Amino acid sequence: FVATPAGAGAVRARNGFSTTSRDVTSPAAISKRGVATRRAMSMGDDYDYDLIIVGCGVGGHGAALHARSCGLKTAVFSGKDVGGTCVNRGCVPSKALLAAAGRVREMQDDHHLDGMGIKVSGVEYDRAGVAAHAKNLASKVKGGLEGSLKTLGVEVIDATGELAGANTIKAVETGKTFTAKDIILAPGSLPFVPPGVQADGKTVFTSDEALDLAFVPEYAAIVGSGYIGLEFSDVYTALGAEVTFIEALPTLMPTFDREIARLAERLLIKSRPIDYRLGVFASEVIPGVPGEKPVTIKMIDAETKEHVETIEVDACMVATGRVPNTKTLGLENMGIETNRGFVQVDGKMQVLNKEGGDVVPNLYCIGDANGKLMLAHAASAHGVSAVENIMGRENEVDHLAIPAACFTHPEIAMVGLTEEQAKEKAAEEGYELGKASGSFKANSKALAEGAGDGIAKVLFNKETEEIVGVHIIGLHAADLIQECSNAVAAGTTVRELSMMVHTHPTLCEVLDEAFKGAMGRSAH
Ligand SMILES: Cc1cc2nc3c(=O)[nH]c(=O)nc-3n(C[C@H](O)[C@H](O)[C@H](O)COP(=O)(O)OP(=O)(O)OC[C@H]3O[C@@H](n4cnc5c(N)ncnc54)[C@H](O)[C@@H]3O)c2cc1C
Ligand SMILES: NC(=O)c1ccc[n+]([C@@H]2O[C@H](COP(=O)([O-])OP(=O)(O)OC[C@H]3O[C@@H](n4cnc5c(N)ncnc54)[C@H](O)[C@@H]3O)[C@@H](O)[C@H]2O)c1
Repeated sequence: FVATPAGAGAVRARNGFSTTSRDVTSPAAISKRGVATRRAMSMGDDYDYDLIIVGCGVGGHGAALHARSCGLKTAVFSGKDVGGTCVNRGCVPSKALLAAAGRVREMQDDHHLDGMGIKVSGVEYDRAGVAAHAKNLASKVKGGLEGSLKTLGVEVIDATGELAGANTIKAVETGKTFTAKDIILAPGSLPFVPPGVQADGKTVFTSDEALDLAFVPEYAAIVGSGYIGLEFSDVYTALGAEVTFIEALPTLMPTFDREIARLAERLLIKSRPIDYRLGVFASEVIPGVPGEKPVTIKMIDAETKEHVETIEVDACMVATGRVPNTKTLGLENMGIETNRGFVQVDGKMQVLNKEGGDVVPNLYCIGDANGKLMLAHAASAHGVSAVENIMGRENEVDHLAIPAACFTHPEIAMVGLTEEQAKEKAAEEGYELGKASGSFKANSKALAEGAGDGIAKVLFNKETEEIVGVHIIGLHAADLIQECSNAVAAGTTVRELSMMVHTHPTLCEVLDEAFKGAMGRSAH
């Protein structure tokens, strides 16, 4: 982060968000400051709100909560979908399915359990029960979000918002307009369905429908081997399905660090009933009828476009990325041009009228819709950052410090550059790249859990000892990465990390081994 807070009571967090030194979150404090701020801000301005947010996913919700803690009179257009993708159709229900499926996989793994002296016979699951777990969790989390908005005094307008001019949002359903000094657009994204794929939502579907787990196909094709494809292959195979990946690029998991992807292929693909086709597009997908007619998938070579194969499966999940949900935002009413639908923003999340163009005053865009990084916590960080800028405290999100995780069993997590990107950067900038690893198979806690598969790899600049990237595959990698993400954000060097004490026996010691190894020391 580049945080340069200005104003009374503000303290500079080292490379982090600026915070204030007083309690800023109590409703009483908010309401008092709200009145004061509104008075200060409304001199000469006559708006309904200080801030209107369009979209109430994690981005919009995060922005709204931070805005209230800064005393802004805030309204959010929810589109009747509080929680958005993450809570209703994304992170939350998918992690519930992964948790349940992970238990099933573990309890079916006789070899693993035998090693711990445990015998389990006949593990069964109830598909409807697993599906209900995901649905109930999503609705519980959504309720929590709604409660927090109410408690903090955010006005929720249950309508679709459209830009109707500077400082003005129209409720599409009623035509009523609302004004605000600042506006944050947070409309999120939608699944991308490639041309030729006929998604009927039943046998050919995206994650939106897959999360309902209406049935577990015996044989499923998953188009796309990114985050969603990988996580669903983990769920489906644990619940008894066979999977074929169809990936357009020449490698599986093309966006992941190559070494980690190769290990992931061994742990998550080759040891399971999964096969794959690489370098091919699913050019035509025709839905079937469950139990009667199979789904037909035609594949063409990604380069020559020649037909290579046709397969028949019980279901086809389309996980080929997501597109910004910006078509109906009314951007054209303000002459704003997008790049393939992504709203262009500068580092402060301010909307630009076109790629490389001018800032549109008092208009911000956060989360999936700006295309910077399609992750829930990134959307929320964007929201907080935009509000900081609105408050006059200059702030930029450092995307290289934002961690990401894929919640397979075991998990994959990363922060910063892949080894391939890091090598390129080191060559460009003329420094030597350091690399050190820690192993789960040398870790007491991992071995106690019978989970010795995996590594943690730390990439660093040998001269400055700054961390350039960290990649982990192994038990609880998603939790382990946070230490590294904090280190990148705070500028902690690998030498400093190697001197910090890690609890024994914990999985954190896998990283301790890598940090110490980077300094030529042994952790054992
Ligand atoms: C299956 C799946 C699993 C995922 N798992 C993870 C994960 O584990 N970790 C992670 O970090 N990320 C995960 N993601 C990604 C994460 O869900 C998104 O990055 C995140 O939801 C983006 O937040 P957002 O606020 O930008 O948009 P969204 O969550 O999409 O919210 C936007 C909201 O705005 C509403 N809206 C749109 N237009 C308007 C309008 N004109 N007026 C009013 N409302 C409007 C939408 O209906 C929606 O409610 C996952 C995504 C999927 C699909
Ligand atoms: N755990 C998490 O953080 C998590 C989980 C799920 C989703 N997400 C987010 O949601 C977004 C969408 O996830 P996703 O997995 O759909 O996208 P993705 O971009 O991660 O992967 C899409 C994959 O589909 C392939 N592809 C694209 N078009 C194709 C075609 N026509 N035929 C065959 N293959 C094709 C791409 O090469 C790529 O490998 C991601 O940006 C991700 O950040 C995050």
